[in-house]
Amino acid sequence: MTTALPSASRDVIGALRGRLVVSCQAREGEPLHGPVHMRAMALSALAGGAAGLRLEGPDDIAAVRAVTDVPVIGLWKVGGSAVYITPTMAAVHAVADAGADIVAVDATGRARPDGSTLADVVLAVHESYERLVMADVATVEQGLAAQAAGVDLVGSTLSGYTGAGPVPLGPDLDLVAGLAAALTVPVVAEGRISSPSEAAEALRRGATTVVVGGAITRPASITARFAGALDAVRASRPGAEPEVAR
Ligand SMILES: CC(=O)N[C@H](C=O)[C@@H](O)[C@H](O)[C@H](O)COP(=O)(O)O
Repeated sequence: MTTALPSASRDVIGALRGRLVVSCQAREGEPLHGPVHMRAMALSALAGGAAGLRLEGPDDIAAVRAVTDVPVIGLWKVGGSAVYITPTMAAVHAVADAGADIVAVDATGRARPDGSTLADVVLAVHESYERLVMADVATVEQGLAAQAAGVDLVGSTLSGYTGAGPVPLGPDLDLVAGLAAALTVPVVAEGRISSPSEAAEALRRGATTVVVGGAITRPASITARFAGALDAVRASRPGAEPEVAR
């Protein structure tokens, strides 16, 4: 069942321009997993001034769609492939049917498990739903290819997650600036933005909107940062006990 207002009737990108989107996601096995918790998290983010939400999975999207009309970027992490962000046409339809205004998909150019292309995604989302497509990329070249395929927004979401090396600590603001310089479609800064000053810098470097996830909505990781800071002080004290695994 489609519960969203059709995007065609309102200016979704205009509503996000220069403003914050909060990504509310909790994996299976995490204490906050599930639509009841994610709806509460989303409402908390809106109470704090978020202009939009990024939500994972049809259940969470539908639960939040039922309580707010703010723009929702939806995705579905499904399947066992390296391409896991809304990787099939079935997932695209499920996300749109659940009420997302913007359907986010992997747009790294890697093969989608069902053989569909980014152009197929764009056609389905535009023609069948009159909604928008966000391309999650890792490079400027991927952003240019996604723009050529007809997407409506391009995000830096997958920078640092497609290579063999470790995931960098900070956000890829150089990619944000590179995308903003190269593309005509709006650029979304997303991925490892962990402070208000980094979010503001992303905007200064050309992002149209900024998505922040874990730094706001993952209490376990936030707690670990604080606990780790105290651990470091304790470990530096003379006569400190060796750290035990927790
Ligand atoms: C790479 C990938 O799968 N990113 C996902 C995309 O939806 C989410 O796991 C991230 O939380 C989201 O992009 C926001 O980023 P951060 O939580 O770093 O602010």
